[in-house]
Amino acid sequence: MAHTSLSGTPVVPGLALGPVLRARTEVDPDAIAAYEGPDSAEDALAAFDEAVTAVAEGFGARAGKASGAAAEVLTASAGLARDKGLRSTVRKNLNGGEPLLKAVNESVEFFAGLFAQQGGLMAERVTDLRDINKRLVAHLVGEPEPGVPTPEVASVLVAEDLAPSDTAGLDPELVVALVTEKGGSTSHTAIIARQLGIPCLVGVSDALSVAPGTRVLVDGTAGTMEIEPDESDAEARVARDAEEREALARWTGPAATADGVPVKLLANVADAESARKAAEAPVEGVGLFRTELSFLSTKDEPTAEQQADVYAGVLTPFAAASGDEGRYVVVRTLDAGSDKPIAYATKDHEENPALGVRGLRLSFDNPGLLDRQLDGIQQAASATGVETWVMAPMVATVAEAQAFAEQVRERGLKPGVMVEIPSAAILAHQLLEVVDFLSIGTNDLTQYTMAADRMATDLTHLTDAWQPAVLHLIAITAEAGKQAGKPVGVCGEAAADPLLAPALVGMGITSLSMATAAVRPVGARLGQVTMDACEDAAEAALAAPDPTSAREAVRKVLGL
Ligand SMILES: C=C(OP(=O)(O)O)C(=O)O
Repeated sequence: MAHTSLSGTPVVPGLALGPVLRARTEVDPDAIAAYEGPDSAEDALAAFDEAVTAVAEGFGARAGKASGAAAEVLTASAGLARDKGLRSTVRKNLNGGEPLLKAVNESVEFFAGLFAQQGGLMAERVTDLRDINKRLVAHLVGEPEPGVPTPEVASVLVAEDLAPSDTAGLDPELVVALVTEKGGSTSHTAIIARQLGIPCLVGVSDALSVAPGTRVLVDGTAGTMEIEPDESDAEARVARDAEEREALARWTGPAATADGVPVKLLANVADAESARKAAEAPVEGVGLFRTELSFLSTKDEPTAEQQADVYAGVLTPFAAASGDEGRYVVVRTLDAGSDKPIAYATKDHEENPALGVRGLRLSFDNPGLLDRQLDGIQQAASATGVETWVMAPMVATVAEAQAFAEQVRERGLKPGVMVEIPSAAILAHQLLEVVDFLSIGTNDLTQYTMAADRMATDLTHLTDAWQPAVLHLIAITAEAGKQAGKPVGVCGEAAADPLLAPALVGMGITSLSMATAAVRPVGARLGQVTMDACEDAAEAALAAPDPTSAREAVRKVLGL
């Protein structure tokens, strides 16, 4: 073995030790070669239908045993397997004389091509489709479905990439860490690992060169996988880490540095259900309500009144807790387009949708869209009495920010904009002359700064918010906030990183908004470090030439 340690992008912190476990990714090729299939197209379609039922029921059964994101992923896969479009393409291919396995493969590839062309979230579904294909083939040829075998001892699952159905429903007692060669920080693997609370690395090239059964130590903070580490040293490190993680889970807030500088910790929510959960966590409000997620499958634009009902569902849990002074909810207007197509808003057939008419830009030739949404937000705010801030996504110029701010102020609400395009970071001080707050969307800011699709599985070294160029843009924005005396938050995935959080606070960031599950580790970490140490961490991160040395430098400064 050439390496003693491999590295990649850390997505879920924590240490775990165990033997490498490999997912069974392929169906036995001999069984496929020996398969003859039914003679008539009619019988072949019946065999296909039977396989679909078996695969979908398999997903459904596992969804029944899982919860949260895992259950959603499995239910979505069951729906995709039963897709009518897929069936009719298979039928067409069979009627055209193709043998069954070829008809299924070609139909799946046809849809995979369509999804890949759409990019973003749709492209992520290509993995799901191919996973479904393998499972269908396994049923047809009478082989077991591919997937993760149940290990006998706690193991580290290593794979090229994992299908959602592989990761959903994993038992965290038996699979103690996830390592993939591909997959970004927003991949299914990362989302499920976060939910299970198990350390996870993505983008570890050569991970598959480590033989199954080899003992490895995964460090989800440093981003390393040590091969055959010293056992007693590794065990002691894992035990210490487990104690620290337990202490983190007991953190109750509100957040402040060790010397008492307050930092607002807020939640990112998608709907009333996630808002209810967030309101029970130690957060001081919502820093990002992604309104577009409520309308992903809505065909016609909802009226302002219908929208008000949806928004009130998210605001209400924070009204119930209104005794907690200073709680507020930041509603983001529709960030439709690109990876989040909304039937009634998004432009079709754009050459390059990530750089196209998305977010606030949709209102340029359809101003009523924004008007009606702002009316709905205003109605929900006044019905619930919750302090409501409103921000626009994809703002590139000061004029855009100014026009937006006027419309929000007319409705008695507090206006802000997201900083996710480098131009907005560079002009942060001018933006703050026209709006009341800024919120940095590090996911898109990284994508646009590094010119790297945030979903691209081969570019994870670039789609990393620790890239020095991204950190510098965050620092420029935070500094503008300090000078203007106005709040500047971070609401992208970077806010959920307990190592980066102190550096962000040291730059002058005043709030961090994240998935509710990430709040305690971040809050606890901030409580362990002084503001001086945060400032030193910021300086060290900004001076580093690349993400790996930036992480190392911050760890050193913070004594971690
Ligand atoms: C928070 C962000 O927005 P999105 O919903 O696109 O992830 C971001 O880009 O960091």
